[in-house]
Amino acid sequence: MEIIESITIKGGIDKKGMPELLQEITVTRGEIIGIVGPTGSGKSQLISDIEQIAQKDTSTQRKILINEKVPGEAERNDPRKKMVAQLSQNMNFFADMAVFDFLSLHARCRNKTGVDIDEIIFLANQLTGEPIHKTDNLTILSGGQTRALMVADVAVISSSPIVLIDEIENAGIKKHRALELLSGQGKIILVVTHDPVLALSSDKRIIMQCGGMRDLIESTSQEKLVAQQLNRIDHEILALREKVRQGKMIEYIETELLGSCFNSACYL
Ligand SMILES: Nc1ncnc2c1ncn2[C@@H]1O[C@H](COP(=O)(O)OP(=O)(O)OP(=O)(O)O)[C@@H](O)[C@H]1O
Repeated sequence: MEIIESITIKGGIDKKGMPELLQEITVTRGEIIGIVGPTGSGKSQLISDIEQIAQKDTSTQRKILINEKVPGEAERNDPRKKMVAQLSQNMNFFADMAVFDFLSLHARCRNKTGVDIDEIIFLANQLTGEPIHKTDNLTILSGGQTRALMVADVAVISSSPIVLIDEIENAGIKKHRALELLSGQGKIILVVTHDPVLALSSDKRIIMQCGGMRDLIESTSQEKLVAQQLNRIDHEILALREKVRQGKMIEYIETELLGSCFNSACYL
């Protein structure tokens, strides 16, 4: 398969039939692009246009180019050439098999020889507070474990160069680390989010309004700093959530951490 260096979204029309204010955006390998905007502003529709590699054949009339060219029929429709992987917090595994067996089977299906399955489970365990064991059955995994395993699976086994993520904020995983893991594999990542940790961690964010792409904002270094601080708070909440789930009592909270975050945020 040709290496995908970039995807280009050519703007179409918004919900009122007016041309989109942002008429073109190109995303390159390793870049993380956030998609933000109020409810109903067209975030999921944009993801859907990319997933379908729309060619002015959806309600938005957008056109998606791959490596600056119109992709052929095979690229759009052949499941073996699947260019786009999608992750959302509602996805679940339905196969009744052990984690190790599933990952081995998926690697074989994707013709990935020499993949270290234990390494994938290790990566997934970096994203979730509850350890995943290779003998665990997929159907007994919690929501957080499921999403963590999907991210590691997409990062290492799936050869799809474009990853679309639709609202994983409540997935119960280390979201920031998940993005790092995916972008580190040279994938193009577009993430729909209402969550400032994810929005400010992205390189740029598309602002949606009334079904159209309104603007493209590049994250500033100050915003990246805020994202790091929010990320630390996020990890703290994840750890607390885990303790509560395990029936433990909470004796203290890292107030110093939270205090320093809020204080330095005041300077901005
Ligand atoms: N440019 C457009 N032209 C026509 N219909 C559109 C356009 N953009 C979005 N829509 C439609 O508007 C509705 C809301 O869009 P969408 O679900 O993408 O919003 P959203 O921002 O993801 O909302 P939420 O945050 O609630 O998930 C959908 O039915 C979608 O198909």
